Amino acid sequence: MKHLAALNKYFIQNKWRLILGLLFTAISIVFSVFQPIMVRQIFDLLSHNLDEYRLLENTPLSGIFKGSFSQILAFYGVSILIFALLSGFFLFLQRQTLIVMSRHIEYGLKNEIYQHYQRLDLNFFKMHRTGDLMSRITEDVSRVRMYVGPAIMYASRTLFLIVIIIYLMIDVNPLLTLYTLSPLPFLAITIYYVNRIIHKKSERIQAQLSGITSIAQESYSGIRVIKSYVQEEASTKHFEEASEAYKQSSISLAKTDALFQPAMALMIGLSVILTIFIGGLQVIAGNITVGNLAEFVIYVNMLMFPFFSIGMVASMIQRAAASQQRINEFLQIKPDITDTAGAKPVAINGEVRLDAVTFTYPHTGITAIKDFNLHIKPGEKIAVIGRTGSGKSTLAQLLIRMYDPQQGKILMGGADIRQIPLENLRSQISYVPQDVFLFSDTVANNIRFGDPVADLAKVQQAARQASVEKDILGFNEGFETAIGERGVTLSGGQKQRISIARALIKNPQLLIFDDCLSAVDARTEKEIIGNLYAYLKDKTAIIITHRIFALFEFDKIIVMDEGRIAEAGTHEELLSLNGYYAELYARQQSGDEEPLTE
Ligand SMILES: Nc1ncnc2c1ncn2[C@@H]1O[C@H](COP(=O)(O)OP(=O)(O)OP(=O)(O)O)[C@@H](O)[C@H]1O
Repeated sequence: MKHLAALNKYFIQNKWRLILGLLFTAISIVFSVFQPIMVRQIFDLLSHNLDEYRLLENTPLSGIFKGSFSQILAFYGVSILIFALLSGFFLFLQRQTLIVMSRHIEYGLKNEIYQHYQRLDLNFFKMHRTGDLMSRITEDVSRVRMYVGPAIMYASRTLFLIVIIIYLMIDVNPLLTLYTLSPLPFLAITIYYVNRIIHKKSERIQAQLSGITSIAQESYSGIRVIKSYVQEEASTKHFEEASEAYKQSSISLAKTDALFQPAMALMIGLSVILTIFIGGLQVIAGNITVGNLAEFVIYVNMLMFPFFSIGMVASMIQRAAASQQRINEFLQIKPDITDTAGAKPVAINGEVRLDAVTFTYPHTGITAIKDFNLHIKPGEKIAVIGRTGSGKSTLAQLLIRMYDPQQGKILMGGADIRQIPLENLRSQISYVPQDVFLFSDTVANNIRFGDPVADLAKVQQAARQASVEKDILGFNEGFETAIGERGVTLSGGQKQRISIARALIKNPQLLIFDDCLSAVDARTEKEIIGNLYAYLKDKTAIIITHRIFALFEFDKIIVMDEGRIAEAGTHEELLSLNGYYAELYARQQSGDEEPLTE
């Protein structure tokens, strides 16, 4: 329950809805209890006056008696109807306030979680599965909503009804009240347990359903592999097995559901029988009137749903508390990479300095960068090469402060990057990642991601500089072509170049390209580099690559090995060293690039 306290701030934000909702609930209930009271009065009126009526039968007075009786009955009928309408109206207002409040809280909570996800470090995303992140923002929030809306609505209704009705019942006859109410707690407990069973079964069905969906999804995506390996039958069998398990669970849930309603009816029936039996005896004994008995029967029926909802509300709250606990777990994680106190914006001029930087990935303990020193002057073009796993991408990640080094420091424009506000730092660096990601949007908007206010001319220019304009113009709708999820309609090289265009449109002083030309052919590569050369003229560029760009005049080439600089210098200097670089160059010249991807 303590986990749900995190939601109190939302209740405070929505206090007027909550207060009004509770008020409407109370008013609606007050109107609803007039019905049994009036029924009692009708019954008593009839039973008291029926003997007199029989005496007057066949006399001229009988007509007058009948007429006034009918008028009284009509009056009660209309009154009951009016009270029912009033009660219904306030019930409507109750839902309009409490359920609307729950939707506002759901909206607020979803946004809070989403914003928090946005602030968290890469590490967090590496350590948690996407499915888990998704389910906390969707399913868990839905369960929490059941607490802040329906559970509060039912609980308040139940509380008001039980208090008012039990008060009225005790006022008539305490003993009969005790007998009548005795089966109801069992009803509440039964509902609680049955609800839990139903919930567990539904959860299993839900999990099986998502299993079936992913089997189907995977087989559609991998249909070529399935067909070429003639595995259609095995794939169908796999699906059938999952479907069969789902069917069995669904049938089992249907059985429990089917038992639920009759069991409820039985409990209600028992209470009514008990009321009539004990109440009948009380009427004979002269302790209560026939009207009281009729009133009691209605009270018992009115109490059924509240008692039924006690069990329901209890399990709703239990589930919401478990979900909120899961949500709180994430909300309480603090990002490690944040703005430090006193951080001041700095104009990044392209100068980068790494001073004895050592970095170890926290959750794997792999030291990817070791005692690393480097000085890049404004406007320099640096190539970083090295074997897979030598730490090249990690170096790029450190520069944009996705991680902070454990030792040493990184300076830009003379300031330690930990002393620069994150937004200020990242907005002045363009980073093209190794694994391209394009959003499900148009080509133009994907490029515009680097500069949201850029006009079409600017977008076209960036595309031209990234040598992808011709490809884009070849699409049916040009720059307005929609890209599917993860850019499925584009080739790997096209995606890479759109991603480069996105970086260029930002027009920063410092650009980092992380092996982002791997999917283009040699001719396109040549063209891109030619275009980039002009674009990068006064800018600082760090190009991480597997290949040596003979065309590009790098100011410095850094060869990395196990997180350290193994060799550094210009193309000529490195060749004369006759080390790793020279060997790599020789291999590339002969067309054999294998050693690089060992
Ligand atoms: N997110 C991460 N968490 C933990 N360890 C990582 C992570 N990313 C990389 N590593 C490890 O750090 C080391 C350096 O990896 P990095 O990706 O920087 O190499 P790289 O030179 O860029 O390789 P490639 O050329 O294949 O991209 C490797 O041993 C790798 O396993």
